[in-house]
This record gives sequence, C-alpha cells and structure tokens, in this order.
Amino acid sequence: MTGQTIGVVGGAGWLGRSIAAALVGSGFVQPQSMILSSRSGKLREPVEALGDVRVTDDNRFLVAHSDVVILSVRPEDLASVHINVQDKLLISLVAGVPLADIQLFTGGTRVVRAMPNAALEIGKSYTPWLANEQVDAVSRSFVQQLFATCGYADEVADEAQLDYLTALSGTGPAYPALLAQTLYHDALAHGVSEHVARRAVNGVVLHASQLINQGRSFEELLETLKNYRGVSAAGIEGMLADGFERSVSGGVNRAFGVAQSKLFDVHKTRQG
Ligand SMILES: NC(=O)C1=CN([C@@H]2O[C@H](COP(=O)(O)OP(=O)(O)OC[C@H]3O[C@@H](n4cnc5c(N)ncnc54)[C@H](O)[C@@H]3O)[C@@H](O)[C@H]2O)C=CC1
Ligand SMILES: O=C(O)[C@@H]1CCC=N1
Repeated sequence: MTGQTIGVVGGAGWLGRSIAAALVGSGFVQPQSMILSSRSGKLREPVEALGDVRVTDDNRFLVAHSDVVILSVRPEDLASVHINVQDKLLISLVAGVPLADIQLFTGGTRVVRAMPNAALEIGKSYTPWLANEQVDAVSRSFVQQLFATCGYADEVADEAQLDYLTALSGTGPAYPALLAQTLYHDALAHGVSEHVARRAVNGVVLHASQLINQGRSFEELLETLKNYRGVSAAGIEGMLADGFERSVSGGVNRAFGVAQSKLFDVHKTRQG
C-alpha cells in the first residue's frame, strides 16, 4: 500500500472512476487517501468500491491535497482544468497530448504519460507509460506498481511508441467489438436468428479467444487450426487473401495518426 494521497482530475469519468476503484479496491491506496474531482463535485452514480471517497468540484483543492495527480479528462476539456501541480508527480491519461505540452499546461516538472484502456473497468488494463527525465527511479517504480494494480503495465522507450500503442491497445475493446459486429452481421446475412448469432459471436470473441495464452500463443493456435486443412484454414486464408492484414494495419495507422496529431493545442490555451 502506498502512503501517498492520489487525486484524480476527471474522477467521475470512465477511466477516472475505474482507476480509483481499482486502486482503492485492491488496497493500493486507502479511501481516505484518494480524492476525485468532477464538474459537479459528485459522482454521477455511486461506485461501490469507492465507498465515501472525497469528491470535489475544485481542481486546485484536489492538487493541494494530493501527492500524486492523475489527469483524466478528454483533450477538449483540458482548458477547463486550471491546475498548477509544480513538483507533484503528474500522470496524464489524456490521449494525443505530448509530455512537453502536459508539462507546460499543468505547470508540472515530474510528468508521466500513461495509456490504459477501458479494461481498467475490470482491473485488466494493459498500460504502457512514459516518464520525463525529472521522474526518478523511485517514482517510476511507483507508477509501474500503480498500473500493475490495474492490470499490467510496461514503461516504453519514447513518445512515438506511446502514441502508436494509444492506437493499438489504448483503444481497448474497439477492435474486438468491430470483429464481433462484423461476424454478427455475417451471421444475420446467413439467416441465423439475432439471439443465436449474438451467442455464437460472443462464444468466439469472448470465450474461445481465452485459449490464447492458456499455454498456447496466438501463433500456435493459428498453426494448429490451419493444420486441420479444413474449415478454419479456409476461413483464415480467405480473410488474409481478402486484405485482412492491410485493413487492420490501415485502421491502426489511421488511429496512430490521430494519436500523434496533438488533440489539444496548449499554445492556444495557457493557464496558471
Ligand atoms: N476511455 C478510454 O478507453 C481511454 C481514454 N483515454 C483518455 O483518458 C481520458 C479520459 O477518458 P474517459 O474517462 O473515457 O472520458 P470521460 O468523458 O468518461 O471522463 C472524463 C471526465 O472528466 C470530467 N471533466 C471534464 N472537465 C473537467 C474539469 N475541468 N474538472 C474535473 N472533471 C472534468 C467529465 O465531466 C468526465 O466525467 C481522455 O483524455 C482519453 O483520451 C485513454 C485511453 C483509453
Ligand atoms: O478514442 C480515444 O480517443 C480514446 C483514447 C484511446 C481510447 N479512447
């Protein structure tokens, strides 16, 4: 358990409340050492794991009472945040806003960018992260432990990798949900009822996919299934021949482009 007080700006949002629930629920931080901010000063709905954790509408109050500040608002809402964290550890979850801009915008010197995904809600986020030079080894270890508590995490080499991973893993359920929807539409087009189609798709995307890494990697599973030289092989080879890899890579690269495009212009909105 950490002795630090952790504040989450945007703590009523999807990631904000999820990270708070994971940290309090796991015992990483005591409820009395967690403080959240939201525009209304309340959570929209109670989160059981959070108990009666403090919620404020005053981001400056949050900063004053926190050792570590997690910034979890959408890029377009950064201009409304108005904080100056100085030398407190600042962890930004905001997609598409580089370390230097976060540093400038929050007045922070010790700044981390982390890119969890929505699986934080179930404590299973993969979270790559990156710190600026002012963040020492003790704080880096703290950041790694914090995100390991919410799933699993890796420090990455540079900002380009973090932006790329924003597109690849920050998107969380987006691509599996797209695969599920595509299979579902195909099943409906073949006359399968909605009920059966949904259960069949969930059986594949939610359940059969769990075999990946239960002793066999995805490469091994693909090889095993292709070796039947039957139905699975035809499906896999047909998808690849129809441009599956090009389509996936094209989509991820388009997302990467957006993640690199600076979703918030710090120079238009300076604050103190
Ligand atoms: N949802 C996701 O899967 C991921 C989101 N992110 C990033 O995390 C950040 C948060 O995303 P979500 O939680 O999904 O968004 P969200 O919209 O669910 O939560 C943001 C919260 O911030 C609040 N807020 C806005 N301005 C505020 C202010 N001035 N003071 C206090 N609270 C304020 C909003 O009312 C909202 O409750 C975004 O920057 C997003 O790019 C990163 C990776 C994955
Ligand atoms: O789509 C977005 O912009 C955010 C960042 C990554 C996941 N959700």
